[in-house]
Amino acid sequence: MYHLVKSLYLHATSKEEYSILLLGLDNAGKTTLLEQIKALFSPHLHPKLNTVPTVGQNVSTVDLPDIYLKIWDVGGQHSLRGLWQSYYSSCHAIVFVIDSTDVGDGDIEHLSNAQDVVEEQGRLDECRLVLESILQNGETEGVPLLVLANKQDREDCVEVVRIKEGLVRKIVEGEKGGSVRDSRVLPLSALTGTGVKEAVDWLCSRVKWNKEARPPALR
Ligand SMILES: Nc1nc2c(ncn2[C@@H]2O[C@H](COP(=O)(O)OP(=O)(O)OP(=O)(O)O)[C@@H](O)[C@H]2O)c(=O)[nH]1
Ligand SMILES: [Mg+2]
Repeated sequence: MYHLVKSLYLHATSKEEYSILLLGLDNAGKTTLLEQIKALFSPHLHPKLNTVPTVGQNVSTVDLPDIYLKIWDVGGQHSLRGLWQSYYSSCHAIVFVIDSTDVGDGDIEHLSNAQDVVEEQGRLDECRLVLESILQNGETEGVPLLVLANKQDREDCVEVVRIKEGLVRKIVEGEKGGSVRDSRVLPLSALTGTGVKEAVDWLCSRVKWNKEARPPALR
């Protein structure tokens, strides 16, 4: 009886908390995005946009009307990527942030071994390898994936549709069991804030849809 009353009380007074993991190469814009998400839901807060490379992690909990989002922003430098997998089993969604000005034409089919072509392709191949390794890890199986084509405010950016068709679709479709993962590619300018709300809306709906597979914490 005590346990029943306690669980009813907890349900009446608690909110579900979902963990969101921000990943991507260094300089992609993860910390800038976290600052904008925090500012979007705390209007008195000014986003700190003069970021420095993250060594370790930043974490913030955003209080939405119906749920909490606990957002983990981890450093993207090569030497820090080994730490990412320790977050996989407890996250409810993964956001992969891409610098759309540093992926050449955005199509992995155009990757070649010729050095001049490699240089023109920016960090496209690095992006592909890193995203593939995230999706191939068994602990991320079935976890919703949001890919954000960031820095869309810059004139030299690759359009979101090219990143979607040339990079993300090819990786997600090539994934073992990829069809069971919910995924989406959206445009973003973390610097100006354009696209932040749409990204958060998508995440909220997908973590709730996937809650039987990955139940939230109650707080
Ligand atoms: N023009 C433009 N610049 C951006 C945007 N988002 C981030 N930046 C810039 O890109 C640089 C890196 O941004 P961060 O948010 O620190 O990148 P990060 O992904 O957290 O990098 P690590 O912590 O090293 O993994 C900064 O100079 C940002 O101002 C954007 O949407 N547009
Ligand atoms: Mg950072």
